[in-house]
Amino acid sequence: MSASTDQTFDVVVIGAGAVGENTAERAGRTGLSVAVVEDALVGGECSYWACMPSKALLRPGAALAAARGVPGVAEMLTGELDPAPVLARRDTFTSHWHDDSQVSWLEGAGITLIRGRARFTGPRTMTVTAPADGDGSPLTTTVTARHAVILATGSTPVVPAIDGLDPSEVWTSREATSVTDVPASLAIVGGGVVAVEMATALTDLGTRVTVVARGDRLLTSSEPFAGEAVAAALTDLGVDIRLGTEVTRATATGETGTRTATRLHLSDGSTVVVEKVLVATGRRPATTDIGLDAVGLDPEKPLAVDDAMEVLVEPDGAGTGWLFAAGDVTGRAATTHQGKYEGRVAGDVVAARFGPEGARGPGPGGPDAPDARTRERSAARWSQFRASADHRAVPQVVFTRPEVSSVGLTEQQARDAGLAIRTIRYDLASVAGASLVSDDYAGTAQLIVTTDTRVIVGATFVGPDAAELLHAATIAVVGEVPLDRLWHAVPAYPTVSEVWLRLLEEAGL
Ligand SMILES: Cc1cc2nc3c(=O)[nH]c(=O)nc-3n(C[C@H](O)[C@H](O)[C@H](O)COP(=O)(O)OP(=O)(O)OC[C@H]3O[C@@H](n4cnc5c(N)ncnc54)[C@H](O)[C@@H]3O)c2cc1C
Ligand SMILES: NC(=O)c1ccc[n+]([C@@H]2O[C@H](COP(=O)([O-])OP(=O)(O)OC[C@H]3O[C@@H](n4cnc5c(N)ncnc54)[C@H](O)[C@@H]3O)[C@@H](O)[C@H]2O)c1
Repeated sequence: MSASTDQTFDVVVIGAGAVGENTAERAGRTGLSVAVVEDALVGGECSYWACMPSKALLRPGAALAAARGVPGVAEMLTGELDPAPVLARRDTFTSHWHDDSQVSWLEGAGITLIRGRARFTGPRTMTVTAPADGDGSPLTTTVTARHAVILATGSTPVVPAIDGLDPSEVWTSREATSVTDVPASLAIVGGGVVAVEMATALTDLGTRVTVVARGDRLLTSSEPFAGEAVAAALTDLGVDIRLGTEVTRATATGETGTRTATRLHLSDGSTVVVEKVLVATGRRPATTDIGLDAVGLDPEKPLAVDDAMEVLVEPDGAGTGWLFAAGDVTGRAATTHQGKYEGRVAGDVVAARFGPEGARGPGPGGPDAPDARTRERSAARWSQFRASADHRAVPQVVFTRPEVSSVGLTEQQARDAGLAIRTIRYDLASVAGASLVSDDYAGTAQLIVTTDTRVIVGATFVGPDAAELLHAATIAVVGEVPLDRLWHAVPAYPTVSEVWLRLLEEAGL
């Protein structure tokens, strides 16, 4: 469904990424009319240039490594990964960069899709500019929200200026995840999540990869042992990792065979010649170029939101009363799952606050429970109307080999927060279930436990399929489950999850 004339809806969501889609669906649950404005593909970054294609590129290498660790199977594996079917499978996960199925989903959910770029002209009102059909001028319409606007505009890559490097020539994660012509060599600038995942994926495809990271380790937001394990594994794969190093300038080297090449000059005096340069130096919330100044907000400053995901107006921090935000644009946590969680909260709050009196709305509660508006008005921390997990219970998985999964605080973050903690670690390879998975299984599990309340405030797992160990830890952190009670959650034998028993024994139980 698309709109071509000026229109008014109860709620307008700007951005139809994973977060905007979820938000819009929840906002409509008390009967409000909802439109979502999208400038590009419905489904956003995650579906086409981030989570899905990157994980599709990483999965074959992980499957191959897993099989290589099992005698009887390993002997059957005589070749290398074939890039063509890997890329073809990736293309199916991105629906060949077509959004028809996601548009159908929006239609099925009763949400109006307006194609074009939104820009505020005042509170609750925006222009939406769509590219012209044929050779006409762009089509601009006015879209107004009766009650609320929810920003879900995502984030954009930060590309630092490097002398001699044309920003239009470098790869960002978009070009890396949608690669068709696999480069012979690639330099990745940055040592964060995109850098390590793409270093793994491109190495699997046959590219010679150099990582140039200015930090003294990779994955600086994670526990040090995680970044060290990933660096060691990448080095074993043949990746050249330069830590504590920056690119000072770049020069073109002309042709190498049929392909152009760039020479990067590094701060340690060395140089590296590569076919492509991937800049993976972080992302910034997409707040510029949407007319925030027209509604009294500074587009250059991070949005301030409360736990109801309502945008606050600095300096006094009062709520706008009509503007909400969720996902990458908030700068709170840049992952799809956490953004969708924020979107569910924002959508539920909007549905409750602006829906008709007496509407039940989404959420638990029997037929006698108060209506959504009453429940939202008295909402406390950990209610469905407050994004409480954003503060100390955010999970993330880095899909490298080994995988890194974590939730909550790192040891350093817990100490900085003034918590009295102890750190408990266990070697995953010593768990019977892990040794069955693979002969060369290696990994580490770590819990951060408070010494007074004896609850888990942080957990990190490093190892094959560490992603699947994470949710148990997330439940323990969110539920603030004391160790003495966790003792009764008995892991099945022989699974990798038996590490939970070992960790609790290490904790003194
Ligand atoms: C390479 C890579 C891999 C990743 N892998 C994972 C992963 O495995 N797991 C995970 O959880 N997270 C992952 N992430 C993070 C994840 O992609 C983001 O957190 C997620 O996409 C954010 O969703 P969003 O809806 O907030 O923003 P987006 O997906 O960016 O969607 C925002 C949408 O808003 C639209 N828009 C913006 N401005 C306007 C406007 N003015 N008018 C109209 N439309 C507009 C954009 O076109 C876009 O479609 C990865 C990120 C990268 C870069
Ligand atoms: N599996 C996942 O959940 C997943 C995967 C990929 C990306 N993401 C999300 O996408 C976002 C972007 O990822 P990212 O890796 O680009 O960011 P990041 O913040 O994880 O890492 C950025 C890296 O770039 C370095 N850096 C920053 N500025 C630099 C500069 N001027 N010169 C050299 N190095 C510089 C930093 O030191 C850091 O190592 C992250 O927030 C991440 O959570 C998530």
